[in-house]
Amino acid sequence: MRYGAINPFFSKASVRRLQPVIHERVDQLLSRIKGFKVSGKLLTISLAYVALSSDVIADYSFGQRPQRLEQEDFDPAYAQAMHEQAATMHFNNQIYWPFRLLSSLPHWLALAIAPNTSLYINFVLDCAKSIEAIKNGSCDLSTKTSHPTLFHELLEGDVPDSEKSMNQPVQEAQVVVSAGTETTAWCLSVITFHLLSNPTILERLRKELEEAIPDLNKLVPLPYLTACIQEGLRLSYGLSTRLPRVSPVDLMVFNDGKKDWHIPRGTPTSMTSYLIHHNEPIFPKSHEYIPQRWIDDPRLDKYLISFSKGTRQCAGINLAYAELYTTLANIFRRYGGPESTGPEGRFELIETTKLDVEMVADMFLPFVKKGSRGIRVFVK
Ligand code: HEM
Repeated sequence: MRYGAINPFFSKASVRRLQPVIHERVDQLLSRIKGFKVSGKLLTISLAYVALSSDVIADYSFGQRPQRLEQEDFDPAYAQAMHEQAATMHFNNQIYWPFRLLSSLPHWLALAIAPNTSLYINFVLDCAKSIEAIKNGSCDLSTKTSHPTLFHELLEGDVPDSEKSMNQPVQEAQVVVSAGTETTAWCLSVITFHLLSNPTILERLRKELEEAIPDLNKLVPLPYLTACIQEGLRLSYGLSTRLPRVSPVDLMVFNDGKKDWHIPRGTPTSMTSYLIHHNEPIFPKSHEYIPQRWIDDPRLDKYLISFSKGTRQCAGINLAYAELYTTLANIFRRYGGPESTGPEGRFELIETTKLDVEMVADMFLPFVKKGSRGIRVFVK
């Protein structure tokens, strides 16, 4: 992943410029939620969040409008593809060639060999098509979007020709689109579940939002909204896998409070967010959703590693925060929970329990119990 090339696109200034893309999608989500209220049908809000984040990233990346938010069922196959991809990651991280071979075979043959990865293969092929469309000019961005797109810039912008070869952009598209989808959507789902399960927390947040909105510029410094998001990031982990770092030149010295550990150069070292986020001395009652801890102790910030840290931290962190703030503020400004009704109604969790948000397996992304049907609500 060429961080140098993609970082400017995800800087705070770029994200601010592209904020209308997020607002447009969040408005779409709100209108879908209204539709569920009218129809009285069950809303799997976790799927709606995947549709939201994938529509945002497709627009950012290719200027495309896949409109998953518009689809009646929010395109569950796409969410499934993201899971299939995650489930291959432990293997693919070590040996990638079998998957590359699979995705180069005719679709029917790949399906016959590895039926469990069919949706993932479709996803990779779609990324290749989107890149090809930009390359051969059949994706005329000027008619589709009013803003620059990431892959238009990478392919047509000021990047050396050697960096524009077909394979790299396809892989990058795959990484950016999947990195930008499930992580954000999962964090929104975890926060929604906990807010609807903790009426006192929800009401405090709603009060803060009521006083702040309609001035959306006030969103970012809102302390309780920020605390709710930090606590949601902590319990959704980002990537649950170990993220290795290697110091190529210098010996690393780590002090655990008792002694110095000397880690020779070239040694991969890794840690998972799960272990840090459930370190009880740092986060007491670590399995509970307690936003207040972030207000009581701002030094906790340094232990929040959902986006990882340092020069290789998540490239899309600013976009992720923009989506989290905008979505949660807009939804919970309008809708209440079990003990209150907002101006547009309230959500009621249906057949959804803590087991639907608790990680039971590290499959690169945090996986919950098998058979979970997501976070489901009635809109009343
Ligand atoms: C709550 C939302 C998100 C979380 C928690 C998250 C977390 C992470 C983490 C932990 C990494 C790995 C960093 C490392 O190797 O140390 C990562 C990488 C990355 N993220 Fe995010 N991310 C989120 C949203 C996004 C969004 C919206 C985008 C938008 C495009 C994005 C794009 C990327 C990219 C491009 C990488 C680099 C992948 C690579 O190096 O192969 N992320 N993210």
